[in-house]
Amino acid sequence: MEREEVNRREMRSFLMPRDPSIDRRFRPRPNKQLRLFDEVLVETSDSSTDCSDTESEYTKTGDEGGSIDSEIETGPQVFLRLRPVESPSKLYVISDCGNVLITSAATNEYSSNNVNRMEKHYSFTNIFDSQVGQRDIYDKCVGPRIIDEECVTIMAYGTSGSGKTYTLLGDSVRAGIIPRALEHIFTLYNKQVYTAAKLKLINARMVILEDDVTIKEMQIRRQLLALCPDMQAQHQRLKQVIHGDHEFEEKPAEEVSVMIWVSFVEIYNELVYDLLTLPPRQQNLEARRKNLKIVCNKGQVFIKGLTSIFVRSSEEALKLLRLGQQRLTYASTAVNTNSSRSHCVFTVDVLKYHRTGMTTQNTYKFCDLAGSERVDKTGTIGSRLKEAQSINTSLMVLGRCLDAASSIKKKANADVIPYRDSKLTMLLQAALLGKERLAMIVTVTPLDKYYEENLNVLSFASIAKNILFKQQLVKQHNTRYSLFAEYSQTGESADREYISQLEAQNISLRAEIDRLNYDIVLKLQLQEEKLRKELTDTFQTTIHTNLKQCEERQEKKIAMLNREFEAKIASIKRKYEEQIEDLQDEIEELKSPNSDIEIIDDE
Ligand SMILES: Nc1ncnc2c1ncn2[C@@H]1O[C@H](COP(=O)(O)OP(=O)(O)OP(=O)(O)O)[C@@H](O)[C@H]1O
Repeated sequence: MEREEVNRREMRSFLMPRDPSIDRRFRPRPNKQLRLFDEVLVETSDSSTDCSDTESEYTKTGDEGGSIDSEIETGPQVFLRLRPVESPSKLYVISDCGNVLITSAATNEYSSNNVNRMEKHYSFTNIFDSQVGQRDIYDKCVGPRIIDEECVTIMAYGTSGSGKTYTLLGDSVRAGIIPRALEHIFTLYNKQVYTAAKLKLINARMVILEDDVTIKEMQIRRQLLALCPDMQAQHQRLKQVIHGDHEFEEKPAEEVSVMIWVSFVEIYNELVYDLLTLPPRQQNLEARRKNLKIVCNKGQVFIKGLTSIFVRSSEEALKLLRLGQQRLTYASTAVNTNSSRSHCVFTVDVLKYHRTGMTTQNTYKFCDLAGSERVDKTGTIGSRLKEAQSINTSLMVLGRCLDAASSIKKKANADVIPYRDSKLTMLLQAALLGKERLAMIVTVTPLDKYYEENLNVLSFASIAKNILFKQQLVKQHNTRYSLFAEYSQTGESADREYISQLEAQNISLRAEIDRLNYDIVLKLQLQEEKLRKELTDTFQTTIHTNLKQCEERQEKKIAMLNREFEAKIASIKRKYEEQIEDLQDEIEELKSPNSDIEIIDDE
């Protein structure tokens, strides 16, 4: 019976159209390894005829954890989420088996070419219809990765306004997958979370930090957290909702210390920006966004100079996420009033120090891709147009990378994955090369008017679904750090003692700084007083001297005026005395007899 079923499946149906986005030459063929095939048939039974004819249809769908084939298991998981809309279109139908989306547009109205009018079948790991809530999305897409402690890159991909940001972040009540993952991680490692930043990834290398660097890291963290919006009440509410939805389990206290770091970057117009930088110290200086470089060194990818912040609770991580979000580039487009105009990647690094001296690392990357969009529909002009073009270009490169990865196993001289062609693909290359798990959540708004755009998105997703990767890799560093080991081996009490030592040291350093500050202020005050006194004395002496000189000059002037006056009086006096004398002489003359007779002798 089973053999018959196999034969039926091997004869490929020509009634079922293939995805046109897949090159005929590299189109996936049914897997000849019947053992795998048999196993899947047991699972999928009759409904298998409904599903897509791509190779991925033979993988185990739905629940994780099956042990079919390690290669197939490490292929990307591609989930489809349909956004709730008032009147869903009839052009999109979910198959009976639940993981195939069937699209068809019989009329010209919604599709510009014949190929798009054909019925198409797109297969997914899972399809979430509009009724499925955030809890189930998390449980299917992310939860298992965190429980299994695997590195994973989770990408939200879809048209503008289809719910990518909603899926990743959620809102104040319906938490998205990032807040849930943070809560899950901190619950899982509750007993192992280490409270001091002793281990850090620097340029993709695990480094043990010196005490002074640890103190500096703790200061940066404090300063940045002080800038974050207060979220205590909101976080408590979210936490309640999340713990109500899931039963996260704690890992037993092992001989391991866990340090968690977060970073947040934005790729805007092909430039990489750090979203968790400290503002400049001088308040009047405007924070300038620095474009960071992505470096690839011996197969390790990292962003040079990216701020990574040590977090001790999910609330702190969430606060930093919100802070970064406030710095993201949003704009209003015709499709979404609050549309992300950039790709952003929020990374959570879980660094573990095992008492044996070995360190391991789990990285969870949450990637919110900017909406793929048709320039004419989103009303894009000017800078919006440039953004849209850059978004579309990077998404196209991502598509090319996925395509190359999907064909790489099938071609003898396999394509080189062109991940260097865009910043986004460079950053996500670990997932694109199969070194880390890749999960893609494709969001679609099931409306007639988005039919063609949705077909593009679905074709893109189907390429991703066809990738097969080598065995998954969890990064492990085998370096033994004797200092840390020695210190760690003494257990929790030693940790606490060390932390209190650091805190005491910190307090005494702060007291010393305060004392020095006080001394300086006091010295300055004394100097100022002395200077003031000196200045006052100098001014007083000068004023006094000036006054004296002035008085002397005045006195001299008065004396001179007096002398002039006296001389003048004396001359006037002399003049009048002379006049008086003359007059007296005249009077004397007049008084003498015959004085007025003048004898004139004619003879
Ligand atoms: N599954 C859903 N349930 C409820 N509301 C949703 C859902 N998906 C999206 N929305 C709502 O739709 C709106 C647009 O969603 P969102 O901002 O997440 O889109 P996007 O895909 O990130 O868009 P863009 O690429 O333009 O940034 C938001 O108001 C969001 O709350």
